[in-house]
This record gives sequence, C-alpha cells and structure tokens, in this order.
Amino acid sequence: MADTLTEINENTKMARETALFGQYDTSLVYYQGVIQQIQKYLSAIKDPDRRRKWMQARDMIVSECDQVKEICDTLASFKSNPRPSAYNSYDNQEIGSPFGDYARNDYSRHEEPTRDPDVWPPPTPVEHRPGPNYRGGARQPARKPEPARNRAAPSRAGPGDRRGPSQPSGRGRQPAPGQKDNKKKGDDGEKKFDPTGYDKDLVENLERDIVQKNPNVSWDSIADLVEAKALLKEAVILPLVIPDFFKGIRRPWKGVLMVGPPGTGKTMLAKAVATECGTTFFNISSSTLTSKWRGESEKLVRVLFEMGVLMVGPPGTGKTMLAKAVATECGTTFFNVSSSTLTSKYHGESEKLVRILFEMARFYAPSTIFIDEIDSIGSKRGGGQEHEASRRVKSELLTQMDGVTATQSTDEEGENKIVMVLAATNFPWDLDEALRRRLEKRIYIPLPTEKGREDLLKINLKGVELASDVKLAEVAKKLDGYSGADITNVCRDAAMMSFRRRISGLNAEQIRMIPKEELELPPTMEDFTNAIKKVNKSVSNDDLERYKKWMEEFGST
Ligand SMILES: Nc1ncnc2c1ncn2[C@@H]1O[C@H](COP(=O)(O)OP(=O)(O)OP(=O)(O)O)[C@@H](O)[C@H]1O
Repeated sequence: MADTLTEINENTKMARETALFGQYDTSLVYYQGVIQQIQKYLSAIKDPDRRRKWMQARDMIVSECDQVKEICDTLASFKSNPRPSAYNSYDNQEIGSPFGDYARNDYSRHEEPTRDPDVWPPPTPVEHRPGPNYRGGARQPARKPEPARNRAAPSRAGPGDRRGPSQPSGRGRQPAPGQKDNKKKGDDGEKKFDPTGYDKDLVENLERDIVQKNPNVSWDSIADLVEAKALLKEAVILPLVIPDFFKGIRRPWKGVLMVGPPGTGKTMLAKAVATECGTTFFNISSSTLTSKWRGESEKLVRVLFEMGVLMVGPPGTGKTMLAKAVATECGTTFFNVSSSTLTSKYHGESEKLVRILFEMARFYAPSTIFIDEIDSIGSKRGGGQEHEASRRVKSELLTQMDGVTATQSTDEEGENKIVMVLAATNFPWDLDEALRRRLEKRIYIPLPTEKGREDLLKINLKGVELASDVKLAEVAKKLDGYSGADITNVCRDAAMMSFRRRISGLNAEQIRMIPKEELELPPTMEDFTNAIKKVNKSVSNDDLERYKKWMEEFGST
C-alpha cells in the first residue's frame, strides 16, 4: 500500500514536471499512469469517506491530464496541417481518442476504426432515421471550432457522426411548454442557452465544462463485451431511435445497471452509449452528489433526472467508455458533470448551479446522464451512520427513478422527452434494494476473454512500434484474469521500460535534451514479461465469485 502511494506521488510529480518542461506526450503517459494507479487503489478502499476523497483526488488529476491533452491536440493539429483551421482536424484525423492517450507520440493520428457489422449495424443516415423525435443529426454540435478543448470532441468522423464543419448544429429546439426560451445564437450561429437572468460566468463555465464535451468513444474502441454492447443497444439506444415501438409492454427500461469488476470497460460502454444516442449526456459520479454537495444533492439529482439519462454501474469495466461511445455515435451534446467540476470550481454556488443546470438540461434535452459509482450514493438505507442529507439524496433518487417512465412523453412540439438512466457499480451488493429494483436491467460486465485480451493489447498499443519478438497472442495468454484497465497498465509499463532505463537518474532538463529516437525504443517480449510481473491483477477470484452469486440472484439481462 505504502509503495503504491509513493509511486502515485512520484508519478504525479513527474507528470507535472515534464508538463512544465514542455514534454507533453511524456507527461500524458505519467498522468494516465497515475489515474490508473489511483483507480486501482480506489478499488481496494472499503471506507466510503476515504474512497470519496480519493475520487476527488483522481478527478483533479484527470482535469490536469485533460489540460495537457488539449495542448497535445492543439500541437498535433498544427503539425498535421500548417493552416490554422480548426476544421482541418475534423477532416483529417481523430483527436481525443481515449486510446490515443496510451499510444505514445501518436495520440492524434489514429485511423477511424472500422465498425463490426455483426455487433452494430451501420447507422441509418440521419435524414432517414425512423421516428419523428430522433434529433441526433439536428443536434450535432457544430461545436465551437475553438478552443482546442471543443475541437477535440467532434473530430471523430465515424459513420454515425453527422457533424461537420458545414453542418450547422441544431441545438435549435423550441422551449418546452411553459419554459423560458433560453435560446440565442452564438458567434458561430449555433443555438445557445441564453444566460440572461443567471450568473453569466457560471453558465459559461457549465457550457464549457459540461455541455460541450463529447465523450467521443466508438464501439470499436471497446474490445470484447459483445453481449453487453448488444444489450445496451436494445435497452438504451433503440428506444431513442424508434420511440414508437417502445411503448406499452415494450416500454423502455427505467434504468440499466452495469455490474462488474473494476477496469472492465463499464465507463467506456457508457460513453459509447452517449456517443451513439445523440442525447445530451451528463456524466456524473456519485461523489459529485455527496461530499460538498450535501444538502443540495437531492436537488441536483432531480435536475439531472429531468435533464436526461442516468447510467449506473461498477468501476473499471467500461461504463464511462460506453456512455461516451453512445454520445459520440449519436453526436449528442455530452454533459460531463465531474466531481471536481462541481466540488472545486463551483463550491459555494451549488444552488445557482442546480437552477442553471436544470434550465440547461431542459434546453438541451434529450440528455444522457451517466452516474458512475452509484453505490456511493445509492447504498443501503437506514444504517446508523447514514447522514441525513445522504438519506434525502437517496429518496430523491428513488422518486426520480419512478418519474423516469412518465418522462418518456412528447412535448407540445411532438418531441420525445425520453429519459434513460445508465449507472455503474463495482459494489452491487451495497446497493439499496429499492434502487436496485428500479434499475430494471442489470448487466454484468465481465473480465475480457483471451480474444478480448488480444484485442485490448492491439487497441492499447496502436501506434507503438513493437520489437520483432513480441507475440501479442502469447502475451494475451499470460494475462488471464486481468481486467481491461490492468492490461492498459501492462502495456503502458512495457512501453515505458526502455524509456525508464534511459532517463533513470536524470532531471527533467536533462531528459529534455535526449533525442526522441533514444526515448522511443520498441518494447520487447521481455519488457512485457517484466511488466506482467510488476502489474498485479486487480480482481481476485473471491471478488469474481461474489459477482457471480449476485448476478445469479439479481441479474437481469
Ligand atoms: N473492453 C475494453 N476495451 C477497451 N479498453 C478497455 C476495456 N475495458 C477496460 N479498458 C481500459 O480500462 C480503462 C478503464 O475502463 P473504464 O473506466 O471504462 O472501466 P469501468 O468499468 O468504468 O471502471 P470504473 O468502475 O473503475 O470506473 C479504460 O480507459 C481502458 O483503457
């Protein structure tokens, strides 16, 4: 444990130091390593308060990492095309791939992966989408071309992506009945929430940090999990695409719970769902709803439910990725409400924020809300230690879950106001019974199969030159029992071996002087073997047994 903390500490130091010295790609590798280490550390912490604090620390590091990524994206766009046009990057390259982060020095040059037609049929072009209410295309964020943060999101021009520089965004809905018309056109002609009457800075911050983030995760970037993808398609995506079919006995599920060991792709799946659906996506971790938000949390929950879709599920298995992939695929506005956004930046402004979020959510509906780590907000009620505010949040959550079906209605303009709930948890046995009942669909997100592990290796090592003796099929065999996140760690570690040897004992300034070729020696089979020895499995057999038992009793796929 002490070793892990020392490593987290040292890697954080290196991440910051290398960023300060302009070694952004190296810094990114360190940041990603720290995030994974914290994530792993988190899965071993049982005490909820301690877990919450570490979640906040992780969110802070993620936000720093995002800033470095932005710089990398901007630099990459300069390199790939000298013309300072934001749209060049849309046309020519994919920026912001979640896997690009791990492919050192190549994070901005991936090809668009091909979609597996067995898993996911090619989407109908937006103009032929069935149902009158699907607005994926109309809502395409011809997001502000600048700054880089906003450019990164829509750059994946996949088959389901209907964004484009020439395609104006259609955040052009009319307000819901009785709703204030908050629309106004931004500089780029895009419909924008009008902050008149609100705290302008707060609205702008929310637009920047929450509304205009696109998860940008495609299904193809998620290895394995074929069944989970198909189930999510049926449970979450199809009701949005053909709402008329999903009525009466076929009404959409109130909520979908992804259950599974940490690091298996649950979050990724959630992001993929959000990407696919074209709904506004709110990515909210349960720690957002607790801690400093005590007292305000239940209001926030109410607001979020009115705004969109909630995904609930376990850690490390791809929930966030799923959510992002859905949002990316559908080209919807992605509301990313991270804990750090709400706790640090807007601390003290909670009430105003809730009010504004509420208005914005209605404005941008339909929306997707992904609640990660639902267990920390939705754990069993009535314990002696339970905080009054937590109890109220939970009650509000239950009430809102009941209201989900009622929200599947059309407004006066015939627009469908579908609310989907998507959640994830690593601790399903801690979930409140009433909440579990409301999360009608409960999907298990398993550890990867041997084939899945090989795919994961390929995804993670995309753009990384390997030594000729490296046989990924053999590496995959040795990784039995490893989660997707563990495999990412092994790849990073193997890819860093020669680099570490080279920089050992040098300070940041000396490192900066090393020629690039010397830093980029291809990892060998021995590097992989050593990395596997170093990186332990994060999921024990006992844990797996516990998930199996829980799914046998409560699973619903
Ligand atoms: N099926 C997968 N395909 C590709 N990458 C994966 C997959 N599963 C896990 N990963 C890797 O592991 C990382 C963690 O995945 P993700 O956050 O989606 O897991 P999770 O189940 O949501 O975990 P947690 O509950 O801890 O948040 C991803 O960023 C990715 O690098």
